Amino acid sequence: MSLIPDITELLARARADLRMGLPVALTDGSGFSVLAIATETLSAQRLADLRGLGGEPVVAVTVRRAETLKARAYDGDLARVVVPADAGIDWVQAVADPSDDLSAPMKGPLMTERHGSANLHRIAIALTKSARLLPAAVIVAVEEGRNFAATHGLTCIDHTRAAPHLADRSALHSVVAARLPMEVSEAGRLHVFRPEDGGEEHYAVEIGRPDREIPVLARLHSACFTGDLMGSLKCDCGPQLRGALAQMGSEGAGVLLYLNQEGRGIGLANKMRAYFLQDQGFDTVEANHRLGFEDDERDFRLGSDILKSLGFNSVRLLTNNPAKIAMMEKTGIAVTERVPLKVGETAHNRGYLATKAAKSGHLL
Ligand SMILES: Nc1nc2c(ncn2[C@@H]2O[C@H](COP(=O)(O)OP(=O)(O)OP(=O)(O)O)[C@@H](O)[C@H]2O)c(=O)[nH]1
Ligand SMILES: [Zn+2]
Repeated sequence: MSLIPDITELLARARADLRMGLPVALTDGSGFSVLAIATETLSAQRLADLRGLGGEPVVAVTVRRAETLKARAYDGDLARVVVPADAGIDWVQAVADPSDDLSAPMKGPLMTERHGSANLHRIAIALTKSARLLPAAVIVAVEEGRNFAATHGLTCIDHTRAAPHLADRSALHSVVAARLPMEVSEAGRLHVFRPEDGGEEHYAVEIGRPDREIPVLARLHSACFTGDLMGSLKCDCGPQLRGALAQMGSEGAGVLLYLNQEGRGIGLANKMRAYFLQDQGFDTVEANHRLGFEDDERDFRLGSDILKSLGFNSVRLLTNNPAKIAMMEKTGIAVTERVPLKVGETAHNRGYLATKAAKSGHLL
C-alpha cells in the first residue's frame, strides 16, 4: 500500500522526531526493542518517563566520545554508558556534551555495558548524526516495541530494513536549473539537487558552457556559513570559494559544487561547539573527537554523483585535500590535475591550516 511510509520516509520522520526531543522505537529481528531519544534534546520529564518504563537506561556514545570519557567501548565503535539511578538530566547531557569537560570533569569511572547486542544503539547514533545533533542517545529496552510505538504514536524503525539505508548515501535528483549572471561571469547557471531521503539539498554552479569531452575545472566546496558569508578569519573557506569562482570566470568555464556539509558534515551547531572547545585549547581534529565525531564526516561521493549527472567524467580539481582526489577517482571521476587553491591565510587560521596539513593530510 503506497500510502504507508516506506523505510526512507520512516527514517526521515525519525530524524525530525529526535530533533524535537521525541523518542523513536527501534526493533531487531530477534524481538528485542528499545526506545531511543537524542541526548541533546532530552528533557527532564522525558528522562523520568523513560525510567518509569522499568528498564535500565544507557547513553550510547561513539568510541571517540568514550575515549575522552575514559569509558570502555566494548562494542568497538560505540559504548553503552550505564546511567546511575541517582543521575539527573545534567549528568546525562554531560556524557554527550563536552562543553564542561574541563570546568566540571565527570567523576568516573563510568560503567559501560558489555553484554547483549549494540545494533539498535548503533542505529540511534547514526540517526542523531544525520539529524545534525550531538552523536549520542539515551536508550531503554521496551517490550513489544512495535505495539508500544503504535499505541503511543511513535515512529518505529526496524534494524534490518534501516541499516543499509543509513550506511549508504541517498540518490540525488535534479530539481531545477536556471541562468545566474554572476560577478565572475555573466554566463552562470545554478542547478539544485535534492536527495530522496529528505536531507539537505546541494547545488552546482556552472560557469560558461564547459565541454564535457575535456576535463573541467572543478571545485567541491563544503558549506561554511562563517567563512563563506560572515568573513570569518578562522578558516580559509570564503577566499577559497571566491578564488575558485574567479578562476573559473577568467578561464571562461568551470563547475563549482556547493555541498551543504557544513562543518565537515557535523552541522553548524556542532561546528560552533567545536569552536568553543578550540577556544579552550583543542585543535580542530581534537575538538571533533571530543564531541564524538570523526575529524571529517563528509561524504564526497555526493560530488561525483552530481558531476556525473551533469555529464562530467573528468576534472581538474581545485583542492589541497588528497581525500577528495582519492574519492573522485574511486567513484569514477578521473582527476587529471590537482589545481592548488592557496588563498586566505590569516593570523587566526594559521594553526588551523597547520593542523589540517599535519593531521588530515592536506597539502601545503
Ligand atoms: N568541524 C569543523 N569544521 C570546520 C572547521 N573549520 C572549518 N570547517 C568546515 O570545513 C569545511 C571545509 O573544509 P576544509 O578542510 O577547509 O577544506 P577541504 O574542503 O577539505 O579541502 P580543500 O579542497 O583543500 O579546501 C567546511 O564545511 C567548514 O564549515 C572546524 O574547526 N571544525
Ligand atoms: Zn570555513
